[in-house]
Amino acid sequence: MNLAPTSKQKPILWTISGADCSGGAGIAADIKTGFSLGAEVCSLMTANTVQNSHKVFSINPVNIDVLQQQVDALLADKPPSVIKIGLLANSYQLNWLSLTLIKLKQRVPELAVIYDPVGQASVGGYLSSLTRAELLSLLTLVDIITPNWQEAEALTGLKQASEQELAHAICQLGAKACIIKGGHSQRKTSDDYCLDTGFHYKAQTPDDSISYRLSSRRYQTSYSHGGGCSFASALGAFIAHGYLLRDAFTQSKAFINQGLSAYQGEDNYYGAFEQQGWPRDAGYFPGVLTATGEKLTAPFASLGIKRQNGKKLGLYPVIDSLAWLERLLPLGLEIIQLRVKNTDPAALEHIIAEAVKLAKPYKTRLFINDHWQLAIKHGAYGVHLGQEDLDSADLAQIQKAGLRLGISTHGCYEFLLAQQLKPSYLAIGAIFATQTKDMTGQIQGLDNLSRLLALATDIPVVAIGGINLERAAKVWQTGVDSMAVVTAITLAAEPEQAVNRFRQLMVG
Ligand SMILES: Cc1ncc(COP(=O)(O)OP(=O)(O)O)c(N)n1
Ligand SMILES: Cc1nc(C(=O)O)sc1CCOP(=O)(O)O
Ligand SMILES: [Mg+2]
Repeated sequence: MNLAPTSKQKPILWTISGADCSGGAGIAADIKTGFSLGAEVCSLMTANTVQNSHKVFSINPVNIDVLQQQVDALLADKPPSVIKIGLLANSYQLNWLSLTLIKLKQRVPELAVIYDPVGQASVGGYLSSLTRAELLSLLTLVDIITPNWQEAEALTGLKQASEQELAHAICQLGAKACIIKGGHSQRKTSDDYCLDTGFHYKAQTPDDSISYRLSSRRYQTSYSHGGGCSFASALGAFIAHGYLLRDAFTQSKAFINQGLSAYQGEDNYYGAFEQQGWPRDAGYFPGVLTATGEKLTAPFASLGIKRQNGKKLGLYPVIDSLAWLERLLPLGLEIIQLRVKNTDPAALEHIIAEAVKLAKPYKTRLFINDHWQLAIKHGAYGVHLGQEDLDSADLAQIQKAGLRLGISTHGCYEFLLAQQLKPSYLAIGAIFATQTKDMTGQIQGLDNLSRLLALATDIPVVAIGGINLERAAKVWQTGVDSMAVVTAITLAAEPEQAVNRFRQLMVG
C-alpha cells in the first residue's frame, strides 16, 4: 500500500484527544481548526468528557480496543501526515499510544507527532490521572510538544525557570522541539517561545538547536475556550501542509490572534475560541524577537523608486563575473547583483572594486552579495545578505556607510524578522525549485508568495528562485516589485534577448 498522500488530497491530521461536550476544546477544536485550515481531520476519541463553562464533571475513557480498531480502519485509507495528541485519560491509553506511535513511525517515516499535554482544564479540574513519569515516557516519540508555562513546570519539575530553560529541559527529556505557549503567563504581551533541537531537517544534537520567540499583544476576550487545543492542531495543519516548524509556529500564532480578536471585551460568559480560517491580515501576525532587531530602529536608505508612479525595479539579474556585468550594464537595467562564491580573498577584492568602477557611469544599482565589508570599502550601491549573515554582519556599519540593504527570506518567520530591520528591499524565495542552489524544504510556490506579499509594508519585494520566461508572468501578476534570476539569463542561448522578453512581460 502506498501511504504517501497524492497532491490532490488534503493533508490528513489525526487527532487522538478527548471530546468536549461543550464544544470548545479537544476534538471539536481540532476538527474546526483543521476544517478552517484546509486539512482533513480524523478523530480518535480517548474520552467522552462531561463539562460546561464552569466545571469538568467526568472524563469517561474510551477502551483501547476501540482506539486500535480506529487506527487499523484509518490506516487502510487515511494514513496521517501529522498526529496531534491531546487528552490521554489513563495509563492503558498511554502505553497503547507509545507502542502505536513506534509502529506508525516505522510505517510512515515522515510522520510528525505533536503533543499538547492537557492536564488541567481551563474551566477548572483535572483531565488526566497520568503521573509525570508516565508522561515523560512518551516524550521520545514526540516531535513537537506544546505545553503552557504551568504544564512545562510540571513536566520538568523546575520552578522559576525561564521559557528557554524550560524548553531546553523538555527537549533533553526527549522531545525534538518544544513550544512554550505564553498565553497563561502574567505579562502584558503573550510571548511564545519555540526551541527546535532538530525537528525534521536538522541533526539531532543540542548544539544544533535554534530558538524562535514571537511576541503578540494580549487579547481580552471571554471566547477563548479551546484556544490551546486549536494552537496545537493549527500547528499540525500547517506542518501537514509542508511548512517548516518556524513558519507553522508563526502562522499558528497568527491564527490564534485572529480568533481571539473576534469577540473582544470581558464578560462572564466562557465561549469557544473562534476559528476564522487561514490568517492573511498582517495585523494578526506576531512580532519576531531577535537581538539584531531590537538594536536597529532607522530604515536603510531607499532604492529611490517612485512606486506611486507605477514604476518598479523590474528584472534583477544575479551574475557571478565582471564579464557578465560588462555585458548587462549597457542594457539599462534598474538593478544587478554580483554574487561571487568560492574565490580567494585577493581576487575577490579586485572583482568587487572593478565591479563598482564599471557600474559607476550607469544608473543601474549594483548590489554585492555576502561581502559587506568590501562593498562598504569600495563604495557599492548596496549589499545583499542572507539570513545566516544577519547575526555576523555589522548592520549598523552598513547603514552608517549609506549602503542599501537587501535581505533574503524564505517563509513568513524570516520575512517578518527581516522586515523589522527595515531594509531597502526584501527577497522571497525560492518561488520554484532551482538548480542554482539547494533550497530543499524552502520552496514557497505562488500561493505562499501572495500570502507573504500581504504581510509586506512599503518595502519593495523581489521574488527569486526557479523563475524563467515561462513562469515569469504568473510571478509578476502577484504584484512583486522585481524578479531576480540567475540561469534564466546566464544559461539563455541569447541573454540580451531573454532580458528583453522579461522586460516586456513586466510592463504594467
Ligand atoms: C535577490 C536575491 N535574493 C536572494 C538571494 C540569496 O541570498 P543568500 O540567502 O545570501 O544566498 P546566496 O546568494 O549567498 O547563496 C540573492 N542572492 N539575491
Ligand atoms: C541565489 C538564490 N537564492 C535563492 C533564495 O531563495 O534565496 S534561490 C537562488 C537561486 C536562483 O537561481 P535561478 O534563477 O537560476 O533559479
Ligand atoms: Mg549570501
